[in-house]
Amino acid sequence: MKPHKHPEHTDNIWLALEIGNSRLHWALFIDETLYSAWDTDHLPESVIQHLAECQTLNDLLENIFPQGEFLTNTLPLCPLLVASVVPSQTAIWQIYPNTRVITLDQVSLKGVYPTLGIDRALALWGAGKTWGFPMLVIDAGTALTFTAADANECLVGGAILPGLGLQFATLGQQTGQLPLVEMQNFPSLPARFALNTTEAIQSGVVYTILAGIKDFIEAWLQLFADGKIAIKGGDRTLLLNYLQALYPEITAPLIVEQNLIFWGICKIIMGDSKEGIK
Ligand SMILES: Nc1ncnc2c1ncn2[C@@H]1O[C@H](COP(=O)(O)OP(=O)(O)OP(=O)(O)O)[C@@H](O)[C@H]1O
Ligand SMILES: CC(C)(CO)[C@@H](O)C(=O)NCCC(=O)O
Ligand SMILES: [K+]
Repeated sequence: MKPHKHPEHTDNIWLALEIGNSRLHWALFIDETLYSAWDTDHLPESVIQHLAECQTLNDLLENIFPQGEFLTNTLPLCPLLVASVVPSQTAIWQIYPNTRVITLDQVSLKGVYPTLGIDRALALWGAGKTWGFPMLVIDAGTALTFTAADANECLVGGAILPGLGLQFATLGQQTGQLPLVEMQNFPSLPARFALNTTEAIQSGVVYTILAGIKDFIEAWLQLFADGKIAIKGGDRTLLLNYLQALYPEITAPLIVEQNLIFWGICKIIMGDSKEGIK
């Protein structure tokens, strides 16, 4: 999705950028309404350097998305709210004059540790503030993470492991004779006991990730019988389809929402001051 429609009320327009390890995730908001969300590759530094010279939002979007469709009415430069887990990228984006970087101290989640990823904190905050706490967020991104908070909005903790794509890539890259298994949309679950190398890799990665997700969900519900669970990330649909086939009972209550981080940012900047972003 790209920002192609024409917002009428442009006073409180703002852009959110989540800098992930694999790609960039964008959202265009008007006040608290998410107008459009889309993903792009990471941008070359030369493109980002141009952003300092942009005079309008239209200029900005044309620089960022050379192939995109654009807003037709001319809009002023708006704030860019950045949440990043890639420090080298965070620095580059500050060249845009209206950048505000969201840091962990701005998330009211209690009990956090200093190196907790801002994406994990924001996704948990966005999910909990939208659907309620206790909340467990599963992020099926570059890394697969579990991040949870109790009814007092206090971090319970979580876990980090290589995501689906990273597991395939590591096996392909760090071994002498394993092929790189591409992340395709496997139409159905792989054979459990495989009789060729590619299927053996697919089986190993997929079934252990699914078993791991199931185990974390069960442990979470043991801890908080009323705990809620939300799932996001680039591999969410694939994993959900497999989970649905393998463990339908644990899949049913899952809240599927890709934009949790944007909701987290929105709650923070709208919640802090009644005046919103300005
Ligand atoms: N179009 C796509 N481009 C890149 N990765 C994709 C795409 N569609 C699905 N994926 C999958 O998404 C995963 C990465 O997820 P995501 O894009 O959420 O990660 P990310 O950019 O690191 O963001 P985050 O840091 O929030 O996890 C990869 O394992 C990949 O298989
Ligand atoms: C785990 C990732 C890579 C997930 O994007 C990110 O949240 C991160 O870099 N976290 C820092 C370590 C931590 O959250 O404990
Ligand atoms: K690193």
